Amino acid sequence: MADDILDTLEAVIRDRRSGDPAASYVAKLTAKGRAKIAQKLGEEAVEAAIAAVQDDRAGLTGEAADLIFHLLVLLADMDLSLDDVRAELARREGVSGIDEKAGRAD
Ligand SMILES: N=c1c2ncn([C@@H]3O[C@H](COP(=O)(O)OP(=O)(O)OP(=O)(O)O)[C@@H](O)[C@H]3O)c2ncn1[C@@H]1O[C@H](COP(=O)(O)O)[C@@H](O)[C@H]1O
Repeated sequence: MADDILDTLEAVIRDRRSGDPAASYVAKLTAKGRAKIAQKLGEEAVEAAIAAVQDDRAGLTGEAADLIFHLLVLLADMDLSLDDVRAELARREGVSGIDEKAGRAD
């Protein structure tokens, strides 16, 4: 879906990974290595959690954007995509549906 912002951002991130670190944050972060990308993801997750606990809706919106952005950078570094995540979520939905039909609670 070309007009989905997440798909657009994912494509831009993949394009920038091998770019000039002086001109691109994605290229700069990627050059620092996977551990640094993962560290940034963890930091953004903590900041999002803090915003939520503080009932800061605007803050959480911004931190959620940072979190999703850094998750996309990490997924790209692992050669994974949003479609891989979508497939996993769809698989779980299917599994959940089977459980519901069997009368089991999640
Ligand atoms: N969506 C984002 C985005 N969200 C957050 N960030 C950056 O993430 C960083 C997080 O802030 P921090 O203060 O925690 O980190 P920092 O101090 O800059 O970096 P460190 O020294 O801590 O590693 C900031 O530099 C933000 O600019 C983003 N940087 C880029 N994008 C998009 O990614 C695409 C490619 O960007 P470039 O790679 O810069 O061309 C473009 O579409 C951009 O809009």
